[in-house]
Amino acid sequence: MEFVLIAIAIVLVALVAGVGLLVGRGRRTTRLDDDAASGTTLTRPRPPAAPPTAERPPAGATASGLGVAPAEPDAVTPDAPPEVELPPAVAEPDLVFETPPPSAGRLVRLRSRLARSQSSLGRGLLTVLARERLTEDDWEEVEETLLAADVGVAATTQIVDRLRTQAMVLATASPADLRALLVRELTAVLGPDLDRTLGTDRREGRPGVVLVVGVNGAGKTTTVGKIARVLVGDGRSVVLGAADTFRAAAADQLETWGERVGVLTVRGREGADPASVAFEAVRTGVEAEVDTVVVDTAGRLHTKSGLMDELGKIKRVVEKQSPVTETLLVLDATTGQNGIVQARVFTAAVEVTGIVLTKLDGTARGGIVVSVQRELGIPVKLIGLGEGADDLAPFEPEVFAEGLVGGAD
Ligand SMILES: Nc1nc2c(ncn2[C@@H]2O[C@H](COP(=O)(O)OP(=O)(O)OP(=O)(O)O)[C@@H](O)[C@H]2O)c(=O)[nH]1
Repeated sequence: MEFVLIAIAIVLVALVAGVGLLVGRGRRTTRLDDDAASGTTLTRPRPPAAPPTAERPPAGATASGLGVAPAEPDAVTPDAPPEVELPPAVAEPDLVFETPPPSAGRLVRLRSRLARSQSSLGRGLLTVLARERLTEDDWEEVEETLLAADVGVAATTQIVDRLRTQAMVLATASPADLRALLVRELTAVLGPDLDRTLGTDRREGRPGVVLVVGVNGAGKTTTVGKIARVLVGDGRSVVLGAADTFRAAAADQLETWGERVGVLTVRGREGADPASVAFEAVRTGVEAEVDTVVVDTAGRLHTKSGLMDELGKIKRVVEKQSPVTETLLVLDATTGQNGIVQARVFTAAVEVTGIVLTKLDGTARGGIVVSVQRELGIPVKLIGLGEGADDLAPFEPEVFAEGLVGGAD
């Protein structure tokens, strides 16, 4: 009889412990969801990037988008009874992440997209330079062609002066030689020695943080998505931060980019403090030990001081967690000199370390790369050459010059 009573007591204790554990999980999930209603949410964690021992952000983070409950990193502790079996995870048969191609060599693949610049700049110059004897009118035409392509006055003068000293060579050059010479001169004004390395590596045991700034409409959110693909394609682990909280659609857009390659996105509610979203994104990245956190910021700001305050605050709070290793300014190449004026507002607000020029496929003014770099004194690191997911390429001066001159493909 005693044995029976002891056996019943053991079974009861085991049952209470098991039920308690399951209810605990349920409570945690409920609390997360409640908190998420007023705070920050994490969307679609990539299985390998899910934080193994992460603490939840106090704002209340949750995972959504996969239709499954979020991972509960703190549900299993070393003290938990090992014999209690939790329900098995449900497999997601349709869940297939894309594997983007590595970024190396992308510009070679995409340089034909510079066709509009090529026909007005490259072909224009080759036609004039191929003339037997170059007159003053011809040199003026060379100058006008370069200026019309937004190369800028200083670089135009440099190119024309150098070409003039090679007039004898030009007179006898074959079309192939002429082309090579022009590529060389254009490459020289594109800053071939500038350091264009993207600061995305972990530093001091923490993720690299890339802040992406720029006016709305320049292609900023799209670029953040494309950068995530570049990084994933190059074998990096990534977390995205949707700190452009002015427009809910921007966060949705970013989430979609993240979902496609299995990258986790941290977002806030519309109108939430962008700095707090950036903070949560970086904290998530630190806990998950990812390589890089990429943060999209808002560019729809009315005053320069507002912009300075906001970007300054984002940088300050982010750096409580991890150093900002790269600040990229996204500029729309089709806006020409206006883009440079806008850029100055951002460079005054935050220390920009690299430029991303988007929409170079849509302009005949590919020379804008030269003037942007010269006028801002910041290297162009990435260029956008289309709306496709992998149409963002690391900038390589010589390959770009070849694209402008044409005839290499
Ligand atoms: N042709 C072309 N279109 C691009 C390129 N980059 C971005 N776009 C397009 O530009 C448009 C604006 O891009 P977004 O990323 O929404 O711009 P944004 O700066 O984030 O603006 P908000 O979303 O309002 O913050 C989209 O239709 C993009 O597809 C590019 O390199 N080439």
